[in-house]
Amino acid sequence: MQVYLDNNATTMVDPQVVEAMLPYFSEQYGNPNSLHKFGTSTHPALAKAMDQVYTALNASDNDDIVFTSCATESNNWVLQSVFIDLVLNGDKNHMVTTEVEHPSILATCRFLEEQGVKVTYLPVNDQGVVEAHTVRSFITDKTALVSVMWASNETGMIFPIKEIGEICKEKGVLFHSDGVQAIGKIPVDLQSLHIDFVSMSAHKFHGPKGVGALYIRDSQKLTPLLHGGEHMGGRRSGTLNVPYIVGMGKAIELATTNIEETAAKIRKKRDRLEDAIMQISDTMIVGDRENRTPNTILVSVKGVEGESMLWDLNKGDIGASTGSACASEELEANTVMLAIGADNELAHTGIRLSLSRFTTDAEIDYAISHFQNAVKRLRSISSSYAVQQPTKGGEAKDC
Ligand SMILES: Cc1ncc(COP(=O)(O)O)c(CN[C@@H](CS)C(=O)O)c1O
Repeated sequence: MQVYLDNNATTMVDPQVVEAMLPYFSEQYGNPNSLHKFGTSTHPALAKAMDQVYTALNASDNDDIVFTSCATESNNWVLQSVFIDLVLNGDKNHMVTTEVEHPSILATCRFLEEQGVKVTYLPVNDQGVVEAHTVRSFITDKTALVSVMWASNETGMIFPIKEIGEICKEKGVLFHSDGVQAIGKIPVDLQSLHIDFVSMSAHKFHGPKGVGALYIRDSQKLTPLLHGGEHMGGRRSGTLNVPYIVGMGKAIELATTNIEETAAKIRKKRDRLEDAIMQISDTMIVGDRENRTPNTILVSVKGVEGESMLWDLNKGDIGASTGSACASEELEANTVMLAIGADNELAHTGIRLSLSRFTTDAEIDYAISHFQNAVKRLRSISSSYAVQQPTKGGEAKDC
């Protein structure tokens, strides 16, 4: 049995999404900017995809949705262009973000610091989330942007976006959220809160890799990151990737239709896996379930290196990760676990398990059994985990 539990890294493209995309590879393959029928015949599909994204996010007609190549591009666009608009060509010089953002935010912030921007990296609490009052205390009259992720890719923990939006509105500061791990997993209603920019990525909700979008409230000014061609109303140049945009529209429609019902089904499977893991001694789950995306578990297994566990799971045809895939090559400690105060040893034991709507009960049963046995195997050879001494009854406790 093969069990894929790394859906926060990327998801399988829903077969219905593949079916929707196919005609735009070799039948209706024209360039949408071409004036002939080969090009204009793609327009209805593009309009439908745009409508599907607006509807899924409850965006207003006054807002803009701009398709990009991925969320990394969307994140770079917001941070670099706010720098151009409000720092280089304005009187601001400060940005606020958190210590646990995705590398596409953190690396861009470090780039902007090299250009002279002051960046505040807010700490997170023991649940791995930043508290809204902390954001308030670091905003000054020089703050150009607040950027806080909607949900953590590592823990699934959901950040107080509504409260932070109200603070940014009160302070007159632009607010961006990296919505990648929220959109398609939990309800997102953009008209119910104050937020200026939201990044998203199709391959997190069963769409294709290589297409994302940026939501821009009230057509807010934002200097383009990519120039030349005036596509997307001059917001982002580059020939539109018609099949992928069609795929993103279909994927977000599928992911957000009856989202509460879907989330409840995923959560039930996730909680069953999590309950079984918590029966194992010396395990720790990061973040309370009630404020977490329904599909994610970040678990620390004392005495078991994360990479060793991944290797053992992989031998059993189970795909998981120690944290974000983009950091998977490094044998670094899990940054979020370090941020919540775990010591370095514990932070090397993190395992991220992330389910999807395609995860079955049989797969969860298999994963539970393999995970329990893997811990026994790995702890028995662990130099840092003393073998449990036999209890009075003579039987060693389950590890
Ligand atoms: C919160 C967040 N923000 C941005 C990205 C990047 O999305 P792209 O469309 O691939 O550029 C990701 C992708 N996180 C994957 C790969 S690093 C993970 O394993 O956690 C993300 O989780």
